[in-house]
Amino acid sequence: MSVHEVNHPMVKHKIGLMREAGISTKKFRELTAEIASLLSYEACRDFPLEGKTIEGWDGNPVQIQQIKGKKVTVVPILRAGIGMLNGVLDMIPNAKVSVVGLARNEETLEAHTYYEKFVGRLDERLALIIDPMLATGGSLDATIVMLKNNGCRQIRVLSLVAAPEGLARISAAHPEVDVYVAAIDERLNQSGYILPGLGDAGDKIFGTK
Ligand SMILES: O=P(O)(O)OC[C@H]1O[C@H](OP(=O)(O)OP(=O)(O)O)[C@H](O)[C@@H]1O
Ligand SMILES: O=c1cc[nH]c(=O)[nH]1
Ligand SMILES: [Mg+2]
Repeated sequence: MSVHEVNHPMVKHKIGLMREAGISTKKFRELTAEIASLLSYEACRDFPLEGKTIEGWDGNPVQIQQIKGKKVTVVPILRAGIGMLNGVLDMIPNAKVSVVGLARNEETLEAHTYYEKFVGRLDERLALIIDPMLATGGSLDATIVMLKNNGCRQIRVLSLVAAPEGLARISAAHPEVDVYVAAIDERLNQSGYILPGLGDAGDKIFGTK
């Protein structure tokens, strides 16, 4: 696995704003979507281009470049991944969306799957899994396994904040998966929350606390 910590100043600035205690639901949501756009921009950096001739504004032919038939499915992990979805679709408007529902058991920290709906032809698509938080890595591990079991061979992950513990787990289990993050934080606390982290991203995006 390679981990790409995106060190662009805009990403660092925005993730810093998200750490503020008492941030509003509106602001947290906006920043989640904005960073998701910037992470997807990075994650698509190697997409192949092809040349095409079109008619330009003055009636003359002009050579342009366009992305060469890359099929993408974006895979939000419910709930919190939904907060990143519009930001990613702003960058990749033609992407199909597959959805997985997972909830972490607060005591065991194990991920429980309650929903999955994948688009067709996963073997031909690049999957971009989106979830703001990569903590123990249990939710992400389960999602990657589901995608692989459904034929997907190319998987990338976009997360706002990752813990070293979760990155190590994914690296060991899925060495071919690339992870793009806005920040790699220090560690997990005893309850499995990332420090310094963002707190409970799902609750902050949905306003449930
Ligand atoms: O790496 P892990 O230890 O699995 O933890 C990370 C997961 O926990 C959070 O979701 P949560 O289960 O709280 O669900 P929610 O999005 O519905 O709030 C988060 O959005 C990740 O999916
Ligand atoms: O820090 C964490 C860990 C898991 N889920 C969250 O929302 N935040
Ligand atoms: Mg949550």
